[in-house]
Amino acid sequence: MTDTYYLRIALPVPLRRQFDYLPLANTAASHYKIGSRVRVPFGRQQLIGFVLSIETETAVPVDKLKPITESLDSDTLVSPNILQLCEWLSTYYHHPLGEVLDLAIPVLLRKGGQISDIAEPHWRALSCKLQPSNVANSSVITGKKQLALWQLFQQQPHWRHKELTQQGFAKAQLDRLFNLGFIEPYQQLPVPHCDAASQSALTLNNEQVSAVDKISEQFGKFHVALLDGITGSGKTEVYLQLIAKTIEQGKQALVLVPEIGLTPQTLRRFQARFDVPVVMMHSNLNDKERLIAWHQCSQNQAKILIGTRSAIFTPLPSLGLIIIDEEHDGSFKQQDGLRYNARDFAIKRAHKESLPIVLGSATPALETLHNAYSRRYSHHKLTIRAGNAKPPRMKLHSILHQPLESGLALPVVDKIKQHLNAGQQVMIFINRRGFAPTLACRDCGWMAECIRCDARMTMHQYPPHMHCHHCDNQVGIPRLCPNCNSMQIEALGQGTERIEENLHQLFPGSDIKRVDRDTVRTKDAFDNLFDEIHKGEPCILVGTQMLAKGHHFPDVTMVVILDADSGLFSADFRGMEKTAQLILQVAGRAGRGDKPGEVWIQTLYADHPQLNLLLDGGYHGLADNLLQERKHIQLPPYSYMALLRTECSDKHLAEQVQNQAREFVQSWLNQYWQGNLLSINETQADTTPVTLLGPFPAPMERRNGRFRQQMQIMSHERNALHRVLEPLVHFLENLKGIQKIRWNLDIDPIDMS
Ligand SMILES: Nc1ncnc2c1ncn2[C@@H]1O[C@H](COP(=O)(O)OP(=O)(O)OP(=O)(O)O)[C@@H](O)[C@H]1O
Ligand SMILES: [Zn+2]
Repeated sequence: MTDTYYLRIALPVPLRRQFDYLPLANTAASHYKIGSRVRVPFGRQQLIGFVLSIETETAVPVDKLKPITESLDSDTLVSPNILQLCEWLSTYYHHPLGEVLDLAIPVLLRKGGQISDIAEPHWRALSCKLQPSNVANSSVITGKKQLALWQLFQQQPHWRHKELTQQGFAKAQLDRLFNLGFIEPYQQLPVPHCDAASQSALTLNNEQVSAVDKISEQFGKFHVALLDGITGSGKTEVYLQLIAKTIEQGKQALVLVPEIGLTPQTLRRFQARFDVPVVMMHSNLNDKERLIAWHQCSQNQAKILIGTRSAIFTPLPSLGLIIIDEEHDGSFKQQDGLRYNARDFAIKRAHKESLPIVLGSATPALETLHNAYSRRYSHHKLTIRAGNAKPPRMKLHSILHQPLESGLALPVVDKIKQHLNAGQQVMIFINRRGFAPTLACRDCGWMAECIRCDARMTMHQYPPHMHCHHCDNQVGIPRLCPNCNSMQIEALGQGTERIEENLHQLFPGSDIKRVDRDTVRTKDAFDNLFDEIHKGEPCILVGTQMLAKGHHFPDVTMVVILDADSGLFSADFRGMEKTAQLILQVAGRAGRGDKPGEVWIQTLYADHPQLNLLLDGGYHGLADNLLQERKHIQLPPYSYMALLRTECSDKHLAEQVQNQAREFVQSWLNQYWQGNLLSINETQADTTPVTLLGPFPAPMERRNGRFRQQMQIMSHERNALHRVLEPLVHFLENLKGIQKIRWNLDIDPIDMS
């Protein structure tokens, strides 16, 4: 084709539009594949973008068009499938497509790297030299080491360079065999590692059988299944057996887990079960490892991918099943940039690729339960614990007017002693790291506050410093009150460090392990600690939610929850839902082995109706109550919400932009809604389709030196909401002076702070 054509390109810039470029001189249009990368001049920079289409017309005056600088891929990099899903994300989250596509590929490719960059040096024996007659010729090889090396090649003609050096062979020895013409070097992309399966499937109980059977009937078509199983009910075993069926059909499976749910134990459990390559993708991988995993999935070499949030973008050409473990977990929602929810996106992907998706949880999100109740999702319940384990006994323990010893009620201390004496493990949960959440002056009432946030500084002792957990600001611990020079300054309240210190005094000689972000900084530290706990020696574990999620510690028989109250009166409408989920997840760590477990929840509000409902009626009892409440006040899942956030060091500006946004939405609604253009349902034509709440200061108004404002935009019709948001985003993007502030639009927000 010699006719003029243009390349329409998505660029990773915060502008919600595409850009037209000229191709390189003398290249045919067929040279450019949709979804391939090109490097282009953009202002004074060079950016990498994605070819979206080849156009014969452009709205840009031709003399203004620039040619691309280079074409980076000779073939499609982002498959049509993933490209369309990214387009959906871009529309649904009102986020620039170029930035979405950028997220969809590994960092190294984003920076312009090539798959071939991950090729590794290998050596192979030349076949003529392997002929039996020539093997005898190996007398030209001198030296023991040299001979040993050649013998390796006789056993197996291909070797990774790294494997050979790990076995103690030097580059010089390889070079010598090369010079003799026995071997030659070559580059090859790494193939995934795979051992033979060492564990067989467990015999399922009736509930598990029913879930596996019913869900596998849905293979090959779009279907959402909620696997609603209490903690320790064997949800993972159900996943494993569904995956086994998927693999039998020659398909791939994708398992998404929460940020801290991907432990080596999980990986080992999967690897031990299957004969096929299992790869992992999580934030601890370096860029190269990520690209390797991505490549192996895209080539259908890896059959099972276990990953955190962003693994949902991975190309899997024969994907047959998606599993979202702990689907209620907040870490599936990205909290900056493209604020997508990987669970919701996964459902979209399953729909597009016509395959079943399983959402598993002991405490499903209210949105998910609502969808199951209204039969959009199938609902599979596991109501008993697998194996011999029984659900733990749970008890609310009032600490109102009760003496506490180092933050623990006296009967709790006695109970802990009993469990330790019986050789068992005890877990104490407090969702606050550091020594104490407040440092205060007894004489004048001064409290240590962050200079950049509306928040108190947390006191830490290891090492000693004051730390703002919101902006990371750190300062020394004052010796005197900065306000009145009094020496009577005191740490108030408890964090994990202080509890740990107190426990040493209360239980001298006991093994006490603290588990929080300060003690477990590296993945290795985490792994070592888990191996320690799994030895089963009696100990007390004190920790934050790092301890809570999904772990299987069979020797923990008692769990104590210290600060359940902090979530009871949250300003966030999801506060109670999140509190209940956390309590049950933590409680679920007790009694998972053969010995029964008990859970003590210390509270000042032992007659709090919803806490009691949770204990008496279980998660579903409470969830039904919360759903009724949400229905009554028309909050999600009974309405759809977007949150417009603005922040600026100038308080007035953050507020002003919100007011302009509000005015814009109102006048837009007046103009279009009353003209009935938005009407989805005639009978609703005179009710406002979209309501605005705010702008208000955010619950923490000042954070990291910026004032924060927010406005809730809600509707009963998802479409109506999005039809308003689209012009709103356009309006904001073009608003004069908008560069002076930061703003974002959060669709289906889950963090309202
Ligand atoms: N059918 C079964 N028979 C015997 N043991 C089983 C069976 N299913 C699962 N188990 C065992 O029960 C324990 C708990 O199972 P699993 O970890 O799968 O539970 P879970 O529902 O995923 O728990 P959680 O939500 O608390 O993480 C594991 O040790 C597992 O091997
Ligand atoms: Zn701060």
